[in-house]
Amino acid sequence: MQLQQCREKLTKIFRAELKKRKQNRLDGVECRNDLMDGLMDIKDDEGNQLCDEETLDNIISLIVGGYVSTSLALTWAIYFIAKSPQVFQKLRKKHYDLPTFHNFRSDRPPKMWNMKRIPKVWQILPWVRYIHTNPENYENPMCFNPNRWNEPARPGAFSPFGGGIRHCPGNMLSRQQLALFLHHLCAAFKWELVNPEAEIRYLPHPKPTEGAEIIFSKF
Ligand code: HEM
Repeated sequence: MQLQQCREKLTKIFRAELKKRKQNRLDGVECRNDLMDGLMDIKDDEGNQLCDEETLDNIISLIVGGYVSTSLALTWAIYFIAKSPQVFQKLRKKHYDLPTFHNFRSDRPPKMWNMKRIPKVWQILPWVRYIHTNPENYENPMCFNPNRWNEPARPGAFSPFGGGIRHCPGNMLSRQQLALFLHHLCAAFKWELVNPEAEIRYLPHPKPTEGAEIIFSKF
């Protein structure tokens, strides 16, 4: 119910903006060239364009897909860095070239799981956590060890953004956001967990059960 209300609230905001943009176009006001303008302009091979509902749905799915995922990834990164002083010191000392969109664009897409023929009637649920926590893929998989990424993961053993044609379209954006945020956070702040032993609640997304209350202080 709350979700439905949030959706309606968001749709109302973007519907008003869409109406304004359409009027701006009629009045010859310059486009902003952002996501909404892009969706308003997009055409398929036959020249068909998105209707208003499709434009709004696309914007809302990007907001929904991009909000909890990146914020939770950040929560866990901050949580585990707080518990690993040596990782924190390494992040502060090491000089990194800050990622740019261009750096990430040049990354190769991940190689997906091996192709297998699946009977038509089967329903498939890929269990990505199993792949990521399988000791056959990673030594001591439950240990927070960023050094393991000094070597690329085995093909098919790392799929946080899914794969194939439904591969997460926000993956480059979120990786850039995470890297920039963590870089600036480590450079300027130190932090301490209020409840370092919080249990994990896995569904619908893995979260610390008690939240992750943290005290930040400036260097
Ligand atoms: C750490 C951050 C993120 C993670 C771990 C993540 C993970 C995923 C995964 C596993 C999928 C399903 C892929 C599949 O079905 O194979 C997905 C889909 C999707 N993600 Fe992300 N995502 C993240 C950030 C974002 C961001 C920032 C956006 C948008 C700005 C976004 C938008 C979407 C959308 C729209 C889909 C559906 C794609 C489709 O069905 O074609 N995600 N994401």
